Amino acid sequence: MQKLVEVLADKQALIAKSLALVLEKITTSLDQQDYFTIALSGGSTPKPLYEALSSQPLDWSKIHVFWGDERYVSPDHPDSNQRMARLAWLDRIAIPAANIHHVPTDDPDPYLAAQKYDDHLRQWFGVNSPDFPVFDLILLGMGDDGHTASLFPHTAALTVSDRCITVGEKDGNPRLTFTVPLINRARCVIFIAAGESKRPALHEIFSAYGDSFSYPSRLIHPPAGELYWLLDAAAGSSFV
Ligand SMILES: O=C1O[C@H](COP(=O)(O)O)[C@@H](O)[C@H](O)[C@H]1O
Repeated sequence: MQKLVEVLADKQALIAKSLALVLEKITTSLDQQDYFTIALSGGSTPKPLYEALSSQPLDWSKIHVFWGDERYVSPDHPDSNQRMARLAWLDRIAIPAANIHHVPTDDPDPYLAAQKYDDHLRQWFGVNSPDFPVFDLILLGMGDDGHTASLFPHTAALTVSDRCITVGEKDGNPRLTFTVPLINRARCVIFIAAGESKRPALHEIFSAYGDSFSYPSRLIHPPAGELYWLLDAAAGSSFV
């Protein structure tokens, strides 16, 4: 694993760096293969990145978009991660509908929905269990509590090792999330985190002896892939 931590002066510089890195990964991959697979993070941090991506002159027909986690709400709910990405980016570009792989949230049973998305990933990538699909790029955020995707501290989702998708839980509400082994299979994982409120969790995540069950972002270390931590100074000035 190649791990790289970079601290940018402010949020604007963080987004500019994230955009440059995502574009580099897309263009380098598309020189060698016919399509590029990217899994998106939700929350507030990546929104300006998605807005910036919407004006890039890319061949969107070659890019397939997935989500690393989703709140268990309808696609038009203000909390929906796919809604945010759609409004900021995907609705503004000429991307074929078939290239957008929404997380299903319409089944009353989130476990059935998790199985549906799991089946979709396995079918689309042509990968059977016990192997896992390999994403070209997974974008991740990190919550103030150290969670990433919807892998929250001290939840059963952290230990799921035989599935691509499982049900996470936040304040008693279900969410669908990529599992740790699926994320760790990626060719490249980029964490993007900003703001002073992330500092205490980052301290635990970067410490040599932290507790991964309390700070789930520690579990992400793709053995054969690249791992980037892009931080703004407010979040990360003391870590490099
Ligand atoms: O709930 C979530 O939170 C994290 C972090 O979000 P942020 O608002 O602090 O940027 C995000 O990465 C995850 O995808 C999302 O569902």
